[in-house]
Amino acid sequence: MLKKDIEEILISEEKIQEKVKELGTQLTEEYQDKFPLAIGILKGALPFMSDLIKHIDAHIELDFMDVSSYGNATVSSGEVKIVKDLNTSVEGRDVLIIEDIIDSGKTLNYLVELFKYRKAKSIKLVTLLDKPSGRKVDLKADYVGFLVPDAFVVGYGLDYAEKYRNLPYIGVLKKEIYSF
Ligand SMILES: O=P(O)(O)OC[C@H]1O[C@H](OP(=O)(O)OP(=O)(O)O)[C@H](O)[C@@H]1O
Ligand code: HPA
Ligand SMILES: [Mg+2]
Repeated sequence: MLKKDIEEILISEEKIQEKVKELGTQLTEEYQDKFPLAIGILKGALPFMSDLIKHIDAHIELDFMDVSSYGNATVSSGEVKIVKDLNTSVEGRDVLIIEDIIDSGKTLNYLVELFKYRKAKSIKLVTLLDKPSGRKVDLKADYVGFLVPDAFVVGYGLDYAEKYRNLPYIGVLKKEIYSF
């Protein structure tokens, strides 16, 4: 049972699914007459992306980038490592970056600068979660699902040391799991 490691469920499976539909409707409008490249940032964005795209009623192309800066820690190393780059060129494309969480903002800041350098036509950010208290660089998403408090959250793609990504809800991990 994974639930025994969870202090508190912050966002239930139902609330997540409701919000994902809402975001999908907004993105349907945004991209009605365009053909954006929707880029999922692995691994965390996988469940959110998979659910979200089913609610975008417009043509979209998918690609993935695997970047990592947390490793097994609960604070960002500050160094964004590209584990896998895109297969598609972003030059001249409308880009939609799909993320699970913005915390320090360093990951997205790095990616936005990279896609600007690679000459994307437009760049929009959608994130399921935003943790404003963690912010180290000035960065705002265009579409945000939920604000989360200053706690290390897991589930629905978010991990601690590669675990808990498969929980269907967002929860706060018990302190004893990561402080020893
Ligand atoms: O705003 P930041 O402080 O940069 O944090 C957010 C990023 O950190 C997590 O990724 P992580 O590096 O843990 O890789 P993962 O998605 O494979 O877990 C998360 O999925 C975001 O990409
Ligand atoms: N939980 C899991 N992964 C994360 C978090 C978090 O709160 N912030 C940045 N990456
Ligand atoms: Mg992680």
